[in-house]
Amino acid sequence: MPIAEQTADPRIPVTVLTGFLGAGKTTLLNHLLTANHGQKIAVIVNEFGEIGIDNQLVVGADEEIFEMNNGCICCTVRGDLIRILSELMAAKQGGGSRKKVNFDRVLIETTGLADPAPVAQTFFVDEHIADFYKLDAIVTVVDARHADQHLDEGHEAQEQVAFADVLLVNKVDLVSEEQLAQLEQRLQTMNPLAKLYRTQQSDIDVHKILGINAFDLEQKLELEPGFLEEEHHDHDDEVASLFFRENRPLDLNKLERFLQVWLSEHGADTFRYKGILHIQGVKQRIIFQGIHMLFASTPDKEWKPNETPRSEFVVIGRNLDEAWFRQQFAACIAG
Ligand SMILES: Nc1nc2c(ncn2[C@@H]2O[C@H](COP(=O)(O)OP(=O)(O)OP(=O)(O)O)[C@@H](O)[C@H]2O)c(=O)[nH]1
Repeated sequence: MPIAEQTADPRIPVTVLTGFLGAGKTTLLNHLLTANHGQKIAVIVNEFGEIGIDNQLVVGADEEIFEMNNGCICCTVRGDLIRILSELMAAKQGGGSRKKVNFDRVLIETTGLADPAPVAQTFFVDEHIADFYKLDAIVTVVDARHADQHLDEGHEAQEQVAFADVLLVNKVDLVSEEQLAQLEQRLQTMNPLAKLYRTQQSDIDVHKILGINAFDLEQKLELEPGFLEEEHHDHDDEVASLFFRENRPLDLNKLERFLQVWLSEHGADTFRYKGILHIQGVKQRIIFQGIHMLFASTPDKEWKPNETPRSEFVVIGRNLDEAWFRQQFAACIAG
């Protein structure tokens, strides 16, 4: 079945695959490339210490594969990523000395140690890139067997969970139902925005991964049902989420001041935030989201007469000072 893009946006969608070392990213990539979706996919792979085919186009079956091997994608390589994306763009447009290459979407497989933030930010910061590509989703593969250990030990694993739009809990064959349920709860507490699926051999319907528009500002905020109602275990994870809900309208000026302080003082610790705002005097819902200091808000459709206007948003971050956030947010209520 073809992948239906959910918007009329003509830009090329990009999916970022991340996940713990050995979690099943390459298995997922192969699955996505061989699934019957009728699309041509350009692949950018970032491997540590492997001999790459730098700056050369390798024509596979239906895919174009670029390899980046001069370091970790998140530190030194953002420039490289921009370069490769620009080259792909030129190739699609038939520019430069390169032969014309056609593709419908891009998949980026990051190393197991990569922080996905700089990768995601590339699509917002670089205008040239943002005009041609749009980030579709960040997909994080989690090794069900080793997840607890990875999460206890490493910042990277926690950040990969924090940034995910989709979490694939893979290798379900290696753990019990009870272990799975516990892990899922831990993941959901860290990131209630992500859609969570269980997989074996990263086997999943491609439509749950590609063309899901998770970064679309118009997309409605979807939280896992029951997230607010459930009791969550405290794992003492540094990465956690805060959920805000308020029926009273917010004062735009106060909110802007709050955001200024938030982003300058806590931007580094807030990985993802996303939600809908009800602003005093504004008929439309305001959708907003951000990554660290990068933040965007857009007016959406008007509140319907049968809807209760309200603000609802989630902040996912490290060592969040809940009392501070709640106090600052409360001060934004109009009146
Ligand atoms: N038992 C089991 N093994 C799996 C499953 N999915 C993948 N594997 C195996 O796990 C190993 C690692 O899978 P990869 O897809 O290479 O993982 P990766 O995330 O790309 O690994 P790195 O690139 O090293 O980070 C391979 O031997 C896979 O066959 C699963 O659901 N169950």
